[in-house]
Amino acid sequence: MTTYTPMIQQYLQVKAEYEDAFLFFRLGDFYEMFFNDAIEASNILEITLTSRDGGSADRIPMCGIPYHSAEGYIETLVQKGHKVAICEQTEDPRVAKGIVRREVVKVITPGTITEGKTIDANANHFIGAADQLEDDRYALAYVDLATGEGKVEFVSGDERTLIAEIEALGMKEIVVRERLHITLNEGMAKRDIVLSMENGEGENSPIATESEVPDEMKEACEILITYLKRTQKSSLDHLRPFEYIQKTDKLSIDANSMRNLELIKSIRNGSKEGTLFWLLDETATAMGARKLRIWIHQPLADKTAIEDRLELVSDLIEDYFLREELKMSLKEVYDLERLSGRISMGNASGRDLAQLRNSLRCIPNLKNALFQSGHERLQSFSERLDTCEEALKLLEASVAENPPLSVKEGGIIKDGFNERLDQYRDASRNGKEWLAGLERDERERTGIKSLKIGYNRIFGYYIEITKSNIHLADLTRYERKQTLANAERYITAELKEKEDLILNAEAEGQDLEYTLFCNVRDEMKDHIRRVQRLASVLSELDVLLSFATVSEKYRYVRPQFHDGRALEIKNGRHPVVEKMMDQSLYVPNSCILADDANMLLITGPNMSGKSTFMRQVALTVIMAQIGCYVPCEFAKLPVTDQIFTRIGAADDLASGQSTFMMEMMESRHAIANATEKSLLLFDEIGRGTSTYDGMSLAQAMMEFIHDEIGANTLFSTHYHELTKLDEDLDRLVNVHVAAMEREGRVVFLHKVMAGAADKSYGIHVAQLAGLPDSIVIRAKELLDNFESKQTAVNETSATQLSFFDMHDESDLMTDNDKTVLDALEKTDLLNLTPMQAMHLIMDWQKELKKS
Ligand SMILES: Nc1ncnc2c1ncn2[C@@H]1O[C@H](COP(=O)(O)OP(=O)(O)OP(=O)(O)O)[C@@H](O)[C@H]1O
Repeated sequence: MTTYTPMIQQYLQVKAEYEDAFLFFRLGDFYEMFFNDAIEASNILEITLTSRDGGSADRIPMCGIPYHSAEGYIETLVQKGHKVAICEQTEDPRVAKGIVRREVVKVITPGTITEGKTIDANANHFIGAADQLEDDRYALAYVDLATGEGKVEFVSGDERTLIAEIEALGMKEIVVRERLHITLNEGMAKRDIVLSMENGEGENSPIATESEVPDEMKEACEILITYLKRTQKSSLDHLRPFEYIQKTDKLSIDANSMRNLELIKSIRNGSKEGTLFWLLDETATAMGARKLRIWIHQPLADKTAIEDRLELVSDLIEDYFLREELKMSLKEVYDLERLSGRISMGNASGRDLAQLRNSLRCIPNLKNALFQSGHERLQSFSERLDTCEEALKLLEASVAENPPLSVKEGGIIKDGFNERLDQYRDASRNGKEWLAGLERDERERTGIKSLKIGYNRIFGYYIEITKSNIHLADLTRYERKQTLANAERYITAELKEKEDLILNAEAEGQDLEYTLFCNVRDEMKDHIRRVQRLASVLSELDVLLSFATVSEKYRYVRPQFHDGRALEIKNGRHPVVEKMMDQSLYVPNSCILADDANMLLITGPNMSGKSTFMRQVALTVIMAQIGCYVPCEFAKLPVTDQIFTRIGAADDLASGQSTFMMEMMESRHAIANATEKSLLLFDEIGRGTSTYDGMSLAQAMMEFIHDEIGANTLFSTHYHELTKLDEDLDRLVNVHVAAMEREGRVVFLHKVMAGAADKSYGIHVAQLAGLPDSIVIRAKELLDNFESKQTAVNETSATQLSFFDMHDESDLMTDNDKTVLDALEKTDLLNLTPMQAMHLIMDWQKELKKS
C-alpha cells in the first residue's frame, strides 16, 4: 500500500471533493498541481511538468505557477471549459501545529468567471440551471454573477429546444440535477457548454424571487443558488430576486429564429457585425449595451409598454441638445452593476469605489437635464433616477480622488476621514520635518549648535550631544541611552512618543487604511440594491437614447400599433443590408398583410431578394416591439406574439442534424406553437428533398397554416406549381420579386410586385455565377427538352425517354450508360460545390460519348 506524506494526503482529501476541477494547491508562493491535474494542466498551459517525492514509491507528477500570476492561467483553463478550485492556506504557517490547514476558498467555472481579459463587459454572462417539469416543459433559471441579474423562464419542448435556448442566451455553463444530467449529456457534449451537476440541498433560507414566480420554477432557482454558494463561498448579496420572464408579455423568438435573423450574432462568424444589435448599439455604457441585448432577445408584446418606450424615444428624437447632454453625462458613468457585484463579492478595489462615486456624481446632472427638458414623460422618467445620497455621501467622505489599484498599499482613504489615519499620515509625511523642527528647537533651547537627532535600530531616535557641550543641556528633561567616546545619546518622552508614530506610521497606516477601506466597502453593501435599481434605469435611458440616435440617423419612422392582425409596411428596408450597402441603391419594398389576405407566397429568381424581403419584415416587427422606430415610410402593425422562421443557411452543424431534418423540425416547432397573432417566415420549404416530396410538404403546410392557424405568413418558394394555390386558399396572395432578362442575362430589380413570377431564371443565375458557357447552353437545351417533354407527357405520347424512364428499359442501355446513371443516382447534390458538379458532368459526358 502506498503511504503518502501528510501534505499529499491532505491534497488528496481536498481533491476528492473537487474531482471535476483542477485543484490549485497553495504551497508558499505557488499554486501546485499534482498527479493527473499536473499532467493535463502542464499540457494546456504549456508549463513545465516536474515531479516530487510524495512518500510513495513513484514520484508524483507536479507543476506549479506563481500565485501572483495565477489569474491568466486560471482564465485560460476556464475559457477552455475547465473548472479551477483555489485551495489556500487558511492558517498562519508560523503558528500552525503540524501541517498547515488548507481549504478551497473558491471554485472558478466557465459560468462564474466574472473578471478577466476575455470577459466582454458589454454582454451578460449567464450561468443557468434547468429543471425538468411535466408536460414537456423545463424551468430555466439564470444569473449573471457579475451584475447580479437573475431570471427564470419556462422552455416548452424537448431537450433540443432547451439546449437551443441555453445557447441563445450565450450560457457557458448549465447546472442540473443528476437525472437531467444524464439526459442532456450527449446533446451538450458537442457544444461549448459545460454541464455541471448539483445534487446538494439548498439551505432552508427561501430563494429570493419576485412575487409572481410560479412555485414549480423555484427548484431551478434553488439548484442554481446552491451551486453558486458551494462554488463561490463569498457573499452573494448583490444577486437580485429572480425575475419571472413571462412569455405572454414578450414577443417570443425561438433560438433558431434568433440565429436566422442575425439579431445578436452573425451566422457567418458569430461576430456582432451585420446584426441588429450592431445596428442599434450606440449606447454609451456597458450596462446599456447589455440591456439592449436583453431587449432584442425579449421584445415586448404589450401595446402600452411598447407605446411608453416609443413616446420616450420620440421626445428624445425631438431634442437634439438634450440628447447630446445626456450622452455626455452617461459616458462618465461606469458599470454600476459590475461594480455592485464586486463590492458584494468583496473584490472591489479603491479605484472601483472611486468609479462608483464619480458615477453617482453625474446623476444630479442627468436628472436635472431630463427635468429641464419640459417634456412631461422625460420629467417623470427623471424621477426614477435615484441619486443614492447616502452612498455618495459615504464615498465622498471616505475615498480619495484617485486611489491606486492595490488595496493594501494605502492611498485609498481620503484625508480627514479618520483621525488616527491622519496622524499616521502626518507622522510619515511630516516625520522628517518634525524631527528637523525638534532639532532646531533643542538647539535654540540649549544653545548647542552641534546637537543633532539621529537614529539607530537598537535605540531608535535619539538626541546626541557631544561631551564638551553636555554642561549646557538641562539633563532632567533627557534620559540617557548610550554613551560613546565623545558624545552622549538621550531620548525624551516626546521623542519616543513620536518615534512610535513615525516608525510605524507607514506600516500601521497601511494596515489601518486597509481596514477602513474594507469597512467602507462592507458598508456600501447596504446601498447596493439602490445602486442596482439606478443602474437599471440608467441602462434603459442609454438604450432609448441609442434608439433615438439610430432612428434619426437612418430616417426611421415611428410605428403605429393597432389591435387587429393586419400588417402594413410602406416602402420598408432591411436596415442592416441597407447600412452595409450604398443606401441609395437599396430598393424599398412594401408588405401588406390584410385581414383577408395575410399569406404571401413569394416567387422570384435566386438572388432576387426574397430572403431579404422576408427578413426585413421580421426585423421591422422586432424593432417596433423593442420600442425603436422602423426602417420604412409608414408602418401599421399588430402586436405580434411570436416569430418563427425557417430560413436556410443556418444549418445546425453542431447538432449533427441533416439540413432537411432541421428544416422539418423547425417547421414542426413553428406549426405546433404559432397562433393567429404570430408571424411565420418560411423560406423555400422543402427544397432539401426531392421535388415532389418538397412541393407536397410545402403545400400541405401552407394549407394547414391557412386553415388551422391563420398567422401572418410569408412563404417563398421555387415551386411554381404552388402559385396556383391562391385558387383554393382565400387569404393567399401571390407576389414576386421582379427580375428582367436583358440580352440573355438576368437583371435583378429587387422589387416586390403583385402576382407570381413567370419563370425561375435559375440558369441565368448560374451564368452570373460564372459557370462555363458550354454548361449554361447545355442546361438551357435540357430545360427546353424537359419543358417540351412535360407538355408531351401531359398529352400522353412521350417523344423522349426521361432519365428515370430509362431505368425500366435497361436492356436498351450500354454498360457506360448504366455506369453514368448509377453515378448520377448516387450523387449527393447537396454536398457538391458547383465546381465539383461541373467536373462530374464532364466525366459523364465523356463516358456517354464512348457508348
Ligand atoms: N431590396 C433590395 N435592394 C437592393 N439590393 C437587394 C435588395 N434585396 C436583396 N438585395 C441584394 O440581393 C442579394 C440577394 O438577396 P437574397 O438573398 O434575399 O435573395 P433570394 O431571392 O433569397 O436568393 P436565394 O433564392 O438564392 O436564397 C442580397 O445579398 C442583397 O445584396
